[in-house]
Amino acid sequence: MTKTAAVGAAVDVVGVTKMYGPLVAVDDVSVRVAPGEVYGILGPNGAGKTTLLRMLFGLIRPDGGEIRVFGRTWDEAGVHTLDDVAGFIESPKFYPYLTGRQNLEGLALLDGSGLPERIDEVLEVVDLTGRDGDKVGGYSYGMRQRLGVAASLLRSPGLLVLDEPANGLDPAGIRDMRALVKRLAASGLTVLLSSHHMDEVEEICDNVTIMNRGTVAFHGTIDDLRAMAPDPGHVLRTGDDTQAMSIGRTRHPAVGVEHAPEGGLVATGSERDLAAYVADLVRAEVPLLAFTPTRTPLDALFFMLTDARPDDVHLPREKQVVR
Ligand SMILES: Nc1ncnc2c1ncn2[C@@H]1O[C@H](COP(=O)(O)OP(=O)(O)OP(=O)(O)O)[C@@H](O)[C@H]1O
Repeated sequence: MTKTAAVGAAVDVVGVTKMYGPLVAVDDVSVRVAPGEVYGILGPNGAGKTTLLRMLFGLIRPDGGEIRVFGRTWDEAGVHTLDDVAGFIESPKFYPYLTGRQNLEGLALLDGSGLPERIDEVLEVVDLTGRDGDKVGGYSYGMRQRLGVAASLLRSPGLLVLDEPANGLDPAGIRDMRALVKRLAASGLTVLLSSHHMDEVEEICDNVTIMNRGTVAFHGTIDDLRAMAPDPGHVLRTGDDTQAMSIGRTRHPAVGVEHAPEGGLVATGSERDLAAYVADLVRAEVPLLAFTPTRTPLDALFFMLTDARPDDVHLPREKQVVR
C-alpha cells in the first residue's frame, strides 16, 4: 500500500503507530476502507485492533502516522471528524433500569442528529421490536449488543465501527449479529469491524487486514486470502493406520499422511487427491472409522499468519484481561 491519503476513502489510516511505553501496540499500520464496503480487522488477542479503533474514535492519539475519516483528521476537524460516524468500542453501555426504548430516546435527545422517529425503524433493523419496553438489565448480552447497533444507527451514519461485535455471544447471538451486519452491509452502509473470528470476517467482509502483535500480517480481499489458504487437513481414523500410511506414501505422493499427536492420522492435500486416497483405502479394505476436517483452510492460514493458538481466538469478552 502506498503511504498517501486516498481521495474519497471512508477511512484512511496511513502508517499509524501507537506506543505504550516500550510496547509498540500498533506499528506502522495502514488501512483503507472504501465507501460501501465491509472491512474486517482480524487478529488474536493483543494484536492491536482495539487500539487502532480507539485512535480512529479520537479516544487516544497516535504517536505517528495519520488517520482520515471521510477526509477529515482529528487535528483539522476535532470532534467533527466523527460527524458521519457511529459505533462502539468493546461493549455498548446502557442504563439497565431503563427500557431499551428509553435508552434510545435519551440518546436521540443527546445526539441532536438522532431523530426520535427513527427509533421504531432502528429497533426493527436490529430485531428488537417487541422487546423495546423491557428493561435493559433483563436483556441478554446479544440483545445489548444489538441495542448498541440500534443506538449507532439512530444518527444515520455513513460509517459504522464495531469492535468485535460477536465476541462473548452464544451461537444464536453470533448468528443474529452476523445476519444484522450483513443486512446493514446490503443497505450500502460502510462497516469497519474488528474480529477474532476468521469465519466471521470471511462471511461478512469484502476486504481484511490481519494484524499480529501490532503489525499487518496480511492485507487484501477475502479471495486473495482464500487463494493463500493451505490445503485442508483431515483427521483419519482407521482400523489399520500402518497400512493406511503405507498406501498414502507409496500410491498418493500428493497427499501428506502423518501421525496425529492425539492419535490417528492427519491427511492433507487437495480435495481431489484426498478423495482418491480414501477411495484407495476402501478398495484395500482398510477399515475407515472417521474422516473429519481438522480446521478450515482459512483458520489454518490465520494460525500460520499470527501467533494465535486455536484456543486463543474464541475467548468470550468476560474471560479476557480487562484493561
Ligand atoms: N492502555 C494501555 N496501556 C498499556 N498497554 C496497552 C493498553 N491498551 C492496550 N495495550 C496493549 O497493546 C496491545 C494491543 O492491545 P489491543 O487491545 O489493541 O489488542 P486487540 O487486538 O484489540 O486485542 P483484544 O482482542 O484482546 O481486545 C496489547 O499488548 C495490550 O496489552
